[in-house]
Amino acid sequence: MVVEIYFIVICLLTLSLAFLLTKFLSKSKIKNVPKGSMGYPLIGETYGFLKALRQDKGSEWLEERVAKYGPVFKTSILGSPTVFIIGQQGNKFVLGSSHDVLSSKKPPTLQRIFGKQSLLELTGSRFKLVKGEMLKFLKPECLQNYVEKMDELVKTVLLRELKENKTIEVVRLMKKLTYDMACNILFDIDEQTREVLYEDFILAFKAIHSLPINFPGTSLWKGLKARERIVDKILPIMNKRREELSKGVLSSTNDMISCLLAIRDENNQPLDEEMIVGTFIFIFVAGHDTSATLMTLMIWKLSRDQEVYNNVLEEQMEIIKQREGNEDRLTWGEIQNMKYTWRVAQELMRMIPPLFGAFRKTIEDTNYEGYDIPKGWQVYWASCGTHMNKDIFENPEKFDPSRFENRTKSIPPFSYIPFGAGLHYCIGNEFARVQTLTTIHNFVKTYEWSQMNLEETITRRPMPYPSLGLPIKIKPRCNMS
Ligand code: HEM
Repeated sequence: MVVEIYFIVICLLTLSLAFLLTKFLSKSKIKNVPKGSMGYPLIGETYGFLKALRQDKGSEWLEERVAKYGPVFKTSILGSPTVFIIGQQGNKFVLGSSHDVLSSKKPPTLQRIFGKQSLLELTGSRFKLVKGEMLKFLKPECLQNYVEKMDELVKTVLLRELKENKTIEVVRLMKKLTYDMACNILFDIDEQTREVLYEDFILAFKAIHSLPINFPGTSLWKGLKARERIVDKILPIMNKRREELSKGVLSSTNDMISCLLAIRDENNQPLDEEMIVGTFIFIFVAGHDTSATLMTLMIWKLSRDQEVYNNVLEEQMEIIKQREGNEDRLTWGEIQNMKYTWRVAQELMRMIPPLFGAFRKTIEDTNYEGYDIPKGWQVYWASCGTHMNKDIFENPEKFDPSRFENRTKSIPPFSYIPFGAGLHYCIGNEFARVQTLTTIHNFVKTYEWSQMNLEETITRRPMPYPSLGLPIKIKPRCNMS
């Protein structure tokens, strides 16, 4: 008898639950979630996606799914349901949406390394205030003043390499160069502190792309320890600059730390110390691997494409020839004249964008083109969806820098997006251009070189680098004194 009563109660409970669920779903606005496969439990399609990126076949991975499900499809990546939105209109929606619709979503390791507060965590007017002030520091009018310093730095490093080595690993060299440029030009950090912090920054960079496991000995654990040491070193520098700013000995345009320290909100309050430290580390990370990737890819391309190499060499030598007097000093005007060299960089970023794409997260249930995307889901934009689209870039597989030369048919908005677009558009794009052109100018001027492994392919982990670090043999250019 008791068993029968239990059975009836369970049946009634199950029925009422089913009734409530049906009622809830029929009321829910989530009716038309995009098609797609969620892959295996927990891991979803993460492994396949990362494997494709490693083999530099990310765009094929996407194309396969677009062909099957259309340009808006669902999957599961890094443990979260994700909608990929591909194409120009999709880019416009993802990159152009406000923080009320889509928020920035970065891997948890990134947040641990930046700290609880950074530009990454800001929204609304505060985000605009901080980003706007940092942008002032990176606008072309300001960058003009750094060309000489940057040129000196690159020259010194390249000549030292030439003195000490017959072979160099380009990836290592470019990573160190972009680090030195950030320390020297963006943050005005002295050489001694810069060298002490280098190993710690390497550990912090590594932790960002590691598994989110904080256990003694793991990459994240080492990265967090390195972060503590970076903060210990940076706090006294911040205190000194704060004092100098208040005395008027230093101005907010001296460097990015001073710029962040000088910001005042609508109540005339400065930013929290944690926010300044977090943003400082964020800028280092955002501007490090991205620029180093582009500079490496330039050398990789020049090593294996004689025609492109000859054209770049000709442009750079012409710039040197046009210089008045014996001055061996790069100028802002000369940087503006490196038009072909920059088109090569633009074309490389079209075919191999340093950032494959990025995540956002829905704040509310959202609708795009008739598809429902539930609250809390990840949304991913990918540049190859438009960069390799034949309707936007004719013959997209062909390396053709002339696409960026006086285009009669201009590139539609949200189609060429190596630096992103919209709210989170890269603030370092001009800085990256000056860095890249200064480096390539000095590289071709200083060295003759040959690639040691012609078979070396590009692998994305997650940045696209030559798989062996691009070792090259170098010797001084014949006409160097
Ligand atoms: C070739 C070099 C670079 C490439 C390809 C690149 C690419 C990008 C992309 C695609 C985004 C947008 C990410 C998103 O939408 O989620 C971005 C954002 C950003 N970049 Fe760059 N970047 C480069 C260099 C730099 C440099 C040198 C700096 C610093 C000086 C920098 C600082 C930033 C910052 C702070 C953001 C975040 C802006 C925001 O969230 O509003 N980048 N970058």
